[in-house]
Amino acid sequence: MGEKPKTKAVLPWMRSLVDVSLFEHCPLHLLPSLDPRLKVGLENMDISSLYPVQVGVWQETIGPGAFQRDLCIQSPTGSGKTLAYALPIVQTLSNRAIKCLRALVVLPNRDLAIQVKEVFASIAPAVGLSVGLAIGQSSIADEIAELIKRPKLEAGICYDPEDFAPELQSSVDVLVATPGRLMDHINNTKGFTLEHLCYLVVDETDRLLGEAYQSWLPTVLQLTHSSDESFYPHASNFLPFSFNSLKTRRRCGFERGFKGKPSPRLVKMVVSATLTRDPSKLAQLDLHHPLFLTTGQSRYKLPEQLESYKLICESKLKPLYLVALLQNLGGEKCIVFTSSVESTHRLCTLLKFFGDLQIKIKEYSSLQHQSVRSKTLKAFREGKIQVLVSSNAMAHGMDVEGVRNVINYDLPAYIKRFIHRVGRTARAGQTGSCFTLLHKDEIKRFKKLLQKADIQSCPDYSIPSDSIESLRIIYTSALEKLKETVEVETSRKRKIGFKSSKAGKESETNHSKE
Ligand SMILES: Nc1ncnc2c1ncn2[C@@H]1O[C@H](COP(=O)(O)OP(=O)(O)OP(=O)(O)O)[C@@H](O)[C@H]1O
Repeated sequence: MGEKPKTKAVLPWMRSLVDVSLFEHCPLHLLPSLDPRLKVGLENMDISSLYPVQVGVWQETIGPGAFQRDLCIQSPTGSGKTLAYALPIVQTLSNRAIKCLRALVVLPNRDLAIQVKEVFASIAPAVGLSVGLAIGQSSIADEIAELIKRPKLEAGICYDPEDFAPELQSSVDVLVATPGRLMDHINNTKGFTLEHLCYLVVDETDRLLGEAYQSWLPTVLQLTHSSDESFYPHASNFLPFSFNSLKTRRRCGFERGFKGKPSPRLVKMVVSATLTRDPSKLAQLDLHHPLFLTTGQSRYKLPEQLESYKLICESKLKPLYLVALLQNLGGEKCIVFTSSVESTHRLCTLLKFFGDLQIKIKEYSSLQHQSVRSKTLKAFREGKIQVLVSSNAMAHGMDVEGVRNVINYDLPAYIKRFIHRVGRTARAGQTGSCFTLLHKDEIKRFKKLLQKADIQSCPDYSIPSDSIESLRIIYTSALEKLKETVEVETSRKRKIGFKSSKAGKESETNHSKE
C-alpha cells in the first residue's frame, strides 16, 4: 500500500505568489497616485511611509494590478495588513459620485471590528466618505439610524414605512461588520442593500471560515452576484427561503474583465497572518483569479523583532513562576494566554490573592459581557491595567500599543494559535518578547511546534530559585482563598441554574395552560 503524502496539495495559484518581503518601505511622497488628501490623513496618523505589505497591495490595486484580481493577503502579525486594504479601498471610492454601500469589511468579533473601523475612520473623511459599524454594540434601531438615511418627513403626518422604502439610502460608503449583525441587517433592515458593493474584505479569514455564522458568506456572495447562478451555482442551496426576494441582479456594464473574460464586479480581499491552504475552505470564497501576496516562502512567520524564551517549571508551581516572571517584567504591558475561559478566570482570581503585586491585572474573556470587555480593553490601551489574562479572545488581530510581552501560560495546541498569540507584541517593527511556560514533558512538543515556523531553538529564561521560595507562603494562602472562592461561585451558579430551570419549567407550564 502506498504511503499517504505528507504535505497537502497546495492550490496552483498559491505557488505563483507575490513575495511582499521583496518590497521596501515606501515614503508617502514617493507612493504613485496617492491622493494628497489621504497623504495628509496618513501624516496625521504619524505615518510617513508604507510598509512592504501595504506597498505590495497598493501595486495590485491602485497600481498596475488595478483591482483586477481577488487578493489573498498573508503577512506576519503586526505588519500593517489593515491599512494595506483600507487605503486602496478608500482611495478608489473617493471618486464616487453617489453615496451607497460599496465596501464591506467582515471581522469575527466586535472589538476587532471597532479597531478596523477606526483605521477607516481616520482616513475616509478626508475624501468625504463615511464609515459605519454593524456589530450589535447599540440597539438595532440606533444602528439602523446610523446606517440608513431616511427622507425628511413632514411633522404631524403619519407615514406608512412602505411608502418611503424606495427612497431609503445608505448613510455609509464603507461598513465594518460582524457576521451576526450583518445578517440581521440583510434580513430585516429596510433600505439595507449590498447591490452596489464593490469590495468585500474578509479579515481574519481562518476564523471566519471556521464557523458558518448563519451562512453569512454564501448569502453575501449570492446577494452581490453579477448575473446568474453560473458563477456560484451552489449558493442558493445555503440560502434561507426569505432571501429569494433579496436577490439582486447586478448590471453587467460595471463588470471588469480579466484577459477578455467577464468577471464578477465584486473584488474580494482575503486577509490573515496564517491563511488556510485548505482548498475546500478557500473554495467557499469563490475567488476570482486570486493573487497570493505573502511574506517569503515560509508558511508561518513570526515578527522579526520578537524574542522567544521558554520557562521550564513543575506544573503545580506554574502560578509561582508566572508571578515571579511578572515581577521581573516590572509592570510592562503584558498579555498572559491560558488554554480556556475557565482557567483564565481561575488564574486571574488566584493572582489577585497574591497580595499587592504593584501590577494591575484583569481578565478578558468571552464569558464576560461585551461592555465589561470593552471597558477592560480601554483601560489596558490607556495603560491603567498592565496585565491582561485571556484565553483566545485576545489572540487574533488585537492591536494594543505598547504590549511588550506575551506569556503563554499554557502551551497552545497549534502553531497558528502560537503565532496569533505572540503576535500581540513586536508589532509595527517594535521589539517584544514572548515567554512560554512548559512542564518538562512538553518540551518536545514545543520544539516541534516551533519547527513549523522554521525556529530551531528557543533559549531558556531562568528565574532564581530564591524568588520562587520567597513566594511560597503567600502562594499557599492564595490557593486556599481560591478554593473558597471557587466553592462560593459554584454554589451561586448552581442556585442560578436551579432558579432558571425552575423558571423555565414554570413558563413552560404557563405556556401550556394558555
Ligand atoms: N505604514 C505604517 N507606519 C507606521 N505604523 C503603521 C503603518 N501601518 C500600520 N501601522 C501600525 O502597525 C500596527 C499593526 O497594524 P495592523 O493591526 O494592521 O497589523 P496586522 O498585520 O493586521 O496584524 P494582525 O495579523 O495581528 O491582525 C498598528 O498599530 C498600525 O497603526
